[in-house]
Amino acid sequence: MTTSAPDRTATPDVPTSQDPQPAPELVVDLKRVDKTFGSKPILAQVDLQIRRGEFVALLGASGSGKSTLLRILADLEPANGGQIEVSARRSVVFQDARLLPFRRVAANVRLGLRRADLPDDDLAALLAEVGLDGYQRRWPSTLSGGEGQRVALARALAREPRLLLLDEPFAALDALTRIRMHDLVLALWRQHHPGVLFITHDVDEAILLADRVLVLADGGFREDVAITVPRESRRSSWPEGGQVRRQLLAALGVQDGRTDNPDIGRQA
Ligand SMILES: Nc1ncnc2c1ncn2[C@@H]1O[C@H](COP(=O)(O)OP(=O)(O)OP(=O)(O)O)[C@@H](O)[C@H]1O
Repeated sequence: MTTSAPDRTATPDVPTSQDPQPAPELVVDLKRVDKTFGSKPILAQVDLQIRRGEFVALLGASGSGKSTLLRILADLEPANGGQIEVSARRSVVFQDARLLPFRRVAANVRLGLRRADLPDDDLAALLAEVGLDGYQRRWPSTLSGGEGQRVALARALAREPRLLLLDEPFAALDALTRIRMHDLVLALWRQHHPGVLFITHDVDEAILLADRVLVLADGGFREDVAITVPRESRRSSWPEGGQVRRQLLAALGVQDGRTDNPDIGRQA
């Protein structure tokens, strides 16, 4: 008697990797959102959807409203109009780690949580995951800038967010530390799979990290570029890479590497 491999086509109720998967849930759904400060319009009729597991980078000149948009998503700032649906499970990391100086690392990671929500073993595993194995009892004043941002990432992830909001989290770090943090944020994203909105001034950082890059200008998205090239191919030049970069720089108002705005178009 001969045996043969099971014929998958004969069992259509068994899911295969070829079956279409339902789209992941929306963690951000903005429709026609307006924001003004006094009489100054910042956001005008903004629509934005982010799905769980999607990594979206947001570029824009200084003052274009990136942080304002993030603060609306974080419920730190009210909008003036429009429809806002955002996952309640969300965390924010800012440019500075914003750690409480009189609390040790463990307490900073647990901030706002009960101890039972993050038992000691899970806390230790999370710190190891961000590269801070054994840092539980360290004081914030003894941490380097990069270590402080690692604690901030651990604190954000301790809430098991479906949406992770990152407001220029690496802007204050030196170039080498930033490269390490890029690898870390991608590893954490792959492991925990939240939707991410990552604000940066740096076109190359956006291209390196994101599935989609948005450019905010004049109150709306001037560009929305999907980047489908695998991330491991993006560090060196790839066929359409130069074109994507030029397209984003043009949307930022930079032509031929020249700009009036010193904050944009920096190399990673
Ligand atoms: N609370 C506030 N009251 C008045 N104006 C504000 C307030 N917050 C922000 N603004 C203004 O809104 C505009 C957008 O600010 P926002 O911080 O969102 O810009 P940004 O794109 O994040 O800039 P940057 O890249 O420099 O951080 C700026 O002109 C800023 O001065």
